[in-house]
Amino acid sequence: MLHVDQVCKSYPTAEGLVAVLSGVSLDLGPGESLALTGESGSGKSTLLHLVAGLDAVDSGTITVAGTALGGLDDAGRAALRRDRIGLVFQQFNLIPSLNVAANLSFQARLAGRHDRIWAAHLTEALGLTALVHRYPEQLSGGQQQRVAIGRALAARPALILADEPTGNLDEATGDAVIGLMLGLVAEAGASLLMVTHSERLAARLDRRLHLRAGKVAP
Ligand SMILES: Nc1ncnc2c1ncn2[C@@H]1O[C@H](COP(=O)(O)OP(=O)(O)OP(=O)(O)O)[C@@H](O)[C@H]1O
Repeated sequence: MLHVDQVCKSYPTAEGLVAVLSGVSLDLGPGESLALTGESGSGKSTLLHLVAGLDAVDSGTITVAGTALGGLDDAGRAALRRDRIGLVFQQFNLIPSLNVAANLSFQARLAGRHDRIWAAHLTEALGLTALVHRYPEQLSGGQQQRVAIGRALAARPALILADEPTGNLDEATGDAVIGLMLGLVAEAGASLLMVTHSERLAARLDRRLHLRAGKVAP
């Protein structure tokens, strides 16, 4: 489902080019979940952005659901992201002017993959039924993140990418949100790549990959 092969990425800084990822490889099968851990600055978010096609590799290849990102232009990467990838970020990133129901189905509608029954199931499973007419500013952080998880899954993507999805939540809320996400990711048959600082949360996923200074730790 996801193949990352020998990916390298550097950024220009005032001190010159700084290597952030140096030959990172990983494989994620259908329905598999992988926790990406590592110290601050080890390159976790950079790798997630590259897999999402939000940035381009310097060298190496990334293949998502059989499509090599390197062969796509910006529009092609945006289309792949819209149709095959669900993103969950620490900051929720809901659209303030849309209510819960519209936020949840927004990406799936854009992709032409809106499924009323699946959206209703996600809404119910995420405990959002009583909140569908509310707007993001009227929700708690945990509620907002549950909407963001529903949005990420609504188009039935092959791959979910989550960057510190519970980073803005207290521990109990975060644990509950992760439990809901893992259950629904499994139900959707999606693969999950999740960046986390939490050993506890990492242990709930199938496998773990630890990055150290831009390389996979042995
Ligand atoms: N656009 C950019 N330009 C320059 N340097 C960048 C850029 N993006 C990331 N970096 C640098 O790359 C390194 C890795 O950043 P990254 O955000 O991937 O780390 P991380 O492991 O996700 O860290 P954290 O756990 O703190 O979020 C850092 O030193 C960061 O400053």
